[in-house]
Parts: sequence; C-alpha cells; structure tokens
Amino acid sequence: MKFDLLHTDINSKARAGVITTDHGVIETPIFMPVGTAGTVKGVHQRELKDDINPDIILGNTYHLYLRPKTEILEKAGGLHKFMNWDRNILTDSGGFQVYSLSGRRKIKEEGVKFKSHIDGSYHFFSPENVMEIQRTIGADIIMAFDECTPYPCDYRYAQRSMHMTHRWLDRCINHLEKVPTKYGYDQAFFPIVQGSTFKDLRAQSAEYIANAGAVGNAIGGLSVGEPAEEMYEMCEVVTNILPKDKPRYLMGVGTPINILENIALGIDMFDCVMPTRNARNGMLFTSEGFINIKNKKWADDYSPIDPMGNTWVDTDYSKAYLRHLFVADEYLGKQIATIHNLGFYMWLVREARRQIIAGTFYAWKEKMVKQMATRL
Ligand SMILES: Cc1ccc(CCc2c3nc[nH]c3cc3c(=O)[nH]c(N)nc23)cc1
Repeated sequence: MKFDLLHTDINSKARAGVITTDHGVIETPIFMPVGTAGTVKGVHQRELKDDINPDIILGNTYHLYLRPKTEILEKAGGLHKFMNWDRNILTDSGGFQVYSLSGRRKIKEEGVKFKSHIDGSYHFFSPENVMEIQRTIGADIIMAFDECTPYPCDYRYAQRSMHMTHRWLDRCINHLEKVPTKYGYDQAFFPIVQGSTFKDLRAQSAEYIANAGAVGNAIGGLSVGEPAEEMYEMCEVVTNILPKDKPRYLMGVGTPINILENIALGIDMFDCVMPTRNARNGMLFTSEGFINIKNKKWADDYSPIDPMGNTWVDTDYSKAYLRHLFVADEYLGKQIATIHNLGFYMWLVREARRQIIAGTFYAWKEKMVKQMATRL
C-alpha cells in the first residue's frame, strides 16, 4: 500500500491524498460505508458501485468469524470473491465488537473470551488468532487487535488498558510476519492509538504507534460517548505526533460535523454506522440539516427527498412517498434512505477534498458546519 499526499490546506491541517492498494485507489478524505457481515445493509453491490461509488467498504472480523465462518470464506477465495466486491475492503479486528456486542466477555492479557451473540457459544480472540482470521478474510487493510478503552474511565484504567493495547500490538506485528497472505494480494496493517481522553496518555500512545512504522495509523477509543470537544482535543494531540506521510483513520466517526472538524485536524479516513443505521430509522442527512421522514409534516410534501440530491433516489422519489413507505414499514423505504444517506456522506467528503485542493476548505467548512446544525 502507498499514500501520496497531494495537497495540505494552508488554514488548517486538512489534507487531500491518494492511497493505492492491489484493489485500486482510495481518494482521501474518504468515508467508508460499514458492511459489517459482508453487506452494506439493504444495498446491492451493483447499486453501491453505480450510485454511491465508495473506493472502500468495511467488514468485521467478529461477525464474519461467527458467520459465515472463516472456512467458508477461505474456500471462496476470501471476502472479495465471496461478496463479489473487487474494490478495497478494511476489516476491524473484532476487539471493539466483542467489547460492545457480547455482554459476556472476559478480557485478560492472553486475549478475550466471549460468548457469541448468535448462539451463545464460547470463543476466544487473541492478537495472534485475530491476525490469522484477518488473513483468511483477506481485507486490503487490517486492524490491530486492541482494547477500545471504555468511556468514561479513571486514569489508572486508561493507562493499563493502553499499555495492554501496546503489548497486543507487538504480538500482532510478530505474528503477521509468520503468516503469509493467502490470496496473492497485499494486506496493509494499521495499529490503533488509545489513551482515552487523557492528553498525556494520548501523546504516549501516539508516539508508540508512530514508532511501529506501519503504512497507516488509526485512532481508536473515541466516538464512545465522549463530548465532541474532547474528541477534537484528542485528535489534535494525536495528529500532531502521527507521521504526516501516512494515512490517519479515525475509527467510528461520525456525524457530518464531526467529519468536517476532524478533516481540519488532519484525519484522512472515517467510518460510522450513522448513515446506514439512521437511514433504517428514517433519519435523513441533508445539506440543510436533519429530516425525520416519519414526521407528519412530510405527509403531503411532494418535493424531492433532497433537491440538491447526490443520488438518483433524491429526485426519483418525493418526501411524501418515502414517509408513506416508512409508515407502512415497506423495506423499500429503508433501501431508499440508505442510498440517500450514504450518497450524502460520500458527497460531503468528496466536496471537502475538492475544497482542500482549491485552497478554500476552511471557509467552506465553517459555512457547512453552521448550515448542517439545523433540525428541519
Ligand atoms: C464494520 C466496522 C464497524 C465499526 C468499526 C469501528 C469500530 C470502533 C469504533 N467505533 C466507534 N468508536 C470506535 C473505537 C474503536 C477502537 O478503539 N478500536 C477498534 N478496533 N474499533 C473501534 C470498524 C468496522
């Protein structure tokens, strides 16, 4: 994997770049749609390509390991072939999902014992076996096995959790050297910065991760309930330490405003379940603010979903029709809203990239942040 920095904004730390892997280029800043179990819920791969056109989507080690299981993926020749997606895929390492999904889990130095949320069976993730699972899934970018430090927590806990994540990072790196890639293309490995919301721990973790010398770096432990101001403060500290010539991935972020503010702080890659999860609840993101399509006020509004729309659904269907689909619980409603929200997020980061290259990003960002804060 290589990263070319094309342009850095003069009024902020925003950057425009290109990541190149064996499955094509990724123009940054980029938003990565969440495709947890090998599908972006409710959207065909063909629709994804034609209408949303993401350079990369996310998969999840925890979910894919439990279902369809690694042997099924291996026989298919990896996740790309299994789901018929020939562009980039990034998989998270599963640590976060174990911490957030399976209520029953025991975190020890060796690894994490957990109960499957599907059938209650017991499983064990360690830095070593999670590296093997990600080799088998075959994503182009794979994440270190870390502990996403719960929020809030006291300093002692954050410090011990951070050091364990650093020890687990060393075990991931050592093991990866012993397990060759399985399908003939390269897999990039990203370590993850922790340290909760303590500036000194964040600086310490950023130094440790920077010293690992990986081709890309991630910031974890945020977007876990902390106030946005604290998220921005931690990103400021960490992006001042992480190398400039490597992409920076801020995990699980965020709202459109979070994304613009963090692009200004030097973040290149984002993922978030909001556009897809909120879509399924009828919450639409537009450049003028939020729309809850189930609200009665849209019942006889025959205007397009979003006149400024970025995808064909925005002008093919009216607000009244989309509201009817949600009220009637028709699953076409969820599909339309998902394509709309993902189209909005892709537009937002592409427009940010255009503004950075034009040198007008900062003023545009300030205008957009004000404009999107309204609730329609
Ligand atoms: C499919 C998929 C879904 C979700 C993710 C990111 C999930 C995610 C976080 N989401 C919000 N905050 C988060 C923090 C962390 C973190 O500290 N470490 C890891 N490994 N993942 C995180 C990756 C892939």
